[in-house]
Amino acid sequence: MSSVATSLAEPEKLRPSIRKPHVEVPAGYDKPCEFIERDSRLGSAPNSLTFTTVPFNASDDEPVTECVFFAGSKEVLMDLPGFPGPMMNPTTPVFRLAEARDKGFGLFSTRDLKAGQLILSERPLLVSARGIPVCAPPSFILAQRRQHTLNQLEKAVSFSVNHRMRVKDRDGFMALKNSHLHDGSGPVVGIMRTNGLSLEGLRPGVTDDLKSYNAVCENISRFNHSCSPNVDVRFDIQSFCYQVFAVRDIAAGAELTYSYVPIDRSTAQRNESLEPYDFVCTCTACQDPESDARRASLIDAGPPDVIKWLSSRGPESSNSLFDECSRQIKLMKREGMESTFRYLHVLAAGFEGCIALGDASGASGWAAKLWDLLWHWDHLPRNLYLFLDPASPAHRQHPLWRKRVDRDRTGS
Ligand SMILES: C[S@@+](CC[C@H](N)C(=O)[O-])C[C@H]1O[C@@H](n2cnc3c(N)ncnc32)[C@H](O)[C@@H]1O
Repeated sequence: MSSVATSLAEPEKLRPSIRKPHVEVPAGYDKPCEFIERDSRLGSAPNSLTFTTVPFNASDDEPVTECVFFAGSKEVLMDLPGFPGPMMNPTTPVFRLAEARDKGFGLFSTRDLKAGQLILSERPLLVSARGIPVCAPPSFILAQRRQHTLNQLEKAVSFSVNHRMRVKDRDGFMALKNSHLHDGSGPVVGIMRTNGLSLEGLRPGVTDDLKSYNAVCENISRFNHSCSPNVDVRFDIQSFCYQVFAVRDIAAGAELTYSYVPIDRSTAQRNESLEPYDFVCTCTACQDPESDARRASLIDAGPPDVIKWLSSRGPESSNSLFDECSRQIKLMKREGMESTFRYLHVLAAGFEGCIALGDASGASGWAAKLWDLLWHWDHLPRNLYLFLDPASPAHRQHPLWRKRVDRDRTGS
């Protein structure tokens, strides 16, 4: 499919809220977008939104993504050697779509799943800028600027959905939930804002989350939220797919959930962040009056400090690191927080502690736990797999090897 470009100025910020009513925008500023057909082999048009289909030369039976890109993003993909790489998927599906009572639809496991197991990979239906640059006269009040931006965004994204997307994909997209029915969002932007996953890394040098992209998927966008999620989602740029993994063992038939908001905050804070999705969370953590105190105690304690522990003295303090790791792991498992970086930090502390004690088999045990949760992450320590075998020389070559034992022995 060809690429299309339309010209731009600076983007308006669109903080999500469903409580902002539609505002009338004076006529005359609603400039029709002009879409210029471009050869799909060409990169972005300067100062323009680029409408393109990824992969750039997909066959008819290959999943594709319609993209509304800022200049530069298409080049990020064009510059990836071997792009797109193959999609990974379980040989038979391990989830199904079904009604999830008052939540609408949701996804459910069809078999027992192990922590770290791949549940699905999916190329998004749409990847779009979440706010686009518009020109508005100084006479516009803030609400009018916001509405004008939403109107222009609707035009751009619906061009992608209604005129470029494959019919089957468009049907899947338009069947998704829309919780932005009364905030000035058009129907396509409403669906995008309800179902969009944040997609970073396609705009070199841009760190502002609001200037990243929104990605909408046919299946992954059906995951309901939980503050104790049992899956995690990551984007694999090489295959241009989201990948979903179990973060703990999951029983057949259980609902698969991920978290729409950071889960190490209080119940009230989490529910405030969930406001754009138009529901109040009633998950186990939100209903447990003790949950906030448990989560707060983890935040207050911070992850176990291996460096501090290394400089402490005496055999009696040897166990203090592992006691703290066990305490925090117990709390996090109780709270269902295995998807957090905090949980990975604790596993890493246990691993390093064993290395510092010269305990290769203990270190391998922690490495295996980390491996389950990390093997799909880009920032996985490249050599972690070497530590899975207690007999591997990697343990002895680790810079912390026996550091704590030697300190206790020599007193230095
Ligand atoms: C991304 S969609 C998830 C799939 C959606 N349930 C469906 O039927 O397509 C987000 C919407 O699902 C519903 N939802 C998600 N998690 C929920 C939860 N924990 N409790 C109630 N509703 C939830 C809300 O209506 C929310 O706006």
